[in-house]
Amino acid sequence: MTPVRTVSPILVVGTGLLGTSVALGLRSQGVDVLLNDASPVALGLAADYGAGRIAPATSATAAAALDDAEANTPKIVVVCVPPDVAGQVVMEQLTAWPDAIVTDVTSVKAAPLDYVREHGGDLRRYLGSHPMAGRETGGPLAGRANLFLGRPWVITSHAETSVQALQEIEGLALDLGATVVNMDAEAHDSAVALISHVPQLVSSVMAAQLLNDDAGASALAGGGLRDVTRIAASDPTMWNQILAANGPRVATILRDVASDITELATALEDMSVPGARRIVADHMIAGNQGVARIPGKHGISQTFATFTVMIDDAPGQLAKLFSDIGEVEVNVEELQIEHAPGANMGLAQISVLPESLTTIMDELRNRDWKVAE
Ligand SMILES: NC(=O)c1ccc[n+]([C@@H]2O[C@H](COP(=O)([O-])OP(=O)(O)OC[C@H]3O[C@@H](n4cnc5c(N)ncnc54)[C@H](O)[C@@H]3O)[C@@H](O)[C@H]2O)c1
Ligand SMILES: O=C(O)C(=O)C[C@]1(C(=O)O)C=C[C@@H](O)C=C1
Repeated sequence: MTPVRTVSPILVVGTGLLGTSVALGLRSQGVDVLLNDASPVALGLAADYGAGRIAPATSATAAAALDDAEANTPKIVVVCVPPDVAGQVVMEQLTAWPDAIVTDVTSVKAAPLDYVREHGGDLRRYLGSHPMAGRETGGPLAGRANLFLGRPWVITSHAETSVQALQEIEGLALDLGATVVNMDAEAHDSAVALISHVPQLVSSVMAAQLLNDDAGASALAGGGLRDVTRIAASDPTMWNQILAANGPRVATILRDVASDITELATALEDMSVPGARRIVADHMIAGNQGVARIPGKHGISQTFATFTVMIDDAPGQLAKLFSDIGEVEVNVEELQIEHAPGANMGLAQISVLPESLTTIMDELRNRDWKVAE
């Protein structure tokens, strides 16, 4: 087992989706986790589901009065509360635990940092961060120990960041299986406007169009609509707080989206107008190029070749497929499995390095697998 970097105990404040996920992930590594939440129900549920133990003390002074003071004095505090109270809760925790490193996982990073700076918090001990992983549902029951596995975890260093704070928060992110990305708070907020905040609104606006569906078209929904609208189920109150802290950046990109959509609608109104087809095609080509920028396992410089294997819906088929792939000594980079409704078979979409594509497809065909590019 890999040695654990995070030193026990740590304290999670806010035991909703993010806090419970952090706590469960660290518990699974054997870290002692203390829990705290303004809601006794969220706190009790997180503890009941194995996320840690309810903190017996909420300050170093109170912990010092306990028999086992050291076991109840956190080395790191992870603040996982809604954005509108994040700065304030970070300040409270910095004051309550004068020897602890404090981080928060809020989806925006400039606002909490500004708050702590304005209120005279100890910036050597506060270092904001943001795991780029989440779900459309909140609360402790949505928490998952493996939520952060393989996902970027942004750490927003600033001028006063101490080496110790940086190392400890990097260690925590790595213990949760995330990959660490360092950037400053402003650069982070610009990045998430593009890759998280605008996509959320575009998804919401598209899903809202379904309210005009009087003919029951929604019942026919396939993968396309589902992919575009999954995050439309997100919590409007939480998102209102996120967007409020990043409004102007989000607005700029949203206007670009609106302008592209208006151009498309104009072209589509009469496709016989010379140039109209090209406008539609150019937007789609730009989309192809944009989607190719979303990193796979090895980042944007590495693209994979993908092929599909048909597998019988029977026990052991997937194991046999992987054993055959293993014998050919080709590494599987990504895998997706789709079950074909109404048919007794599944489709395994397998990504490999482009130079291995022909070999693996030929070898699998030789072993009687039905393979398509
Ligand atoms: N949901 C996501 O996908 C996601 C992903 C990455 C980061 N984040 C960030 O993580 C944070 C938490 O989000 P979540 O989805 O876990 O929310 P959540 O609603 O599931 O949980 C928030 C918890 O904070 C508690 N809380 C509220 N005010 C508090 C206070 N003053 N003191 C102590 N506890 C308090 C609530 O009772 C609740 O249990 C947010 O800042 C969000 O921006 C969310
Ligand atoms: O629901 C998901 O899948 C998410 O990962 C949500 C998502 C994102 O946009 O990537 C949403 C907001 C958070 O700040 C981080 C993650």
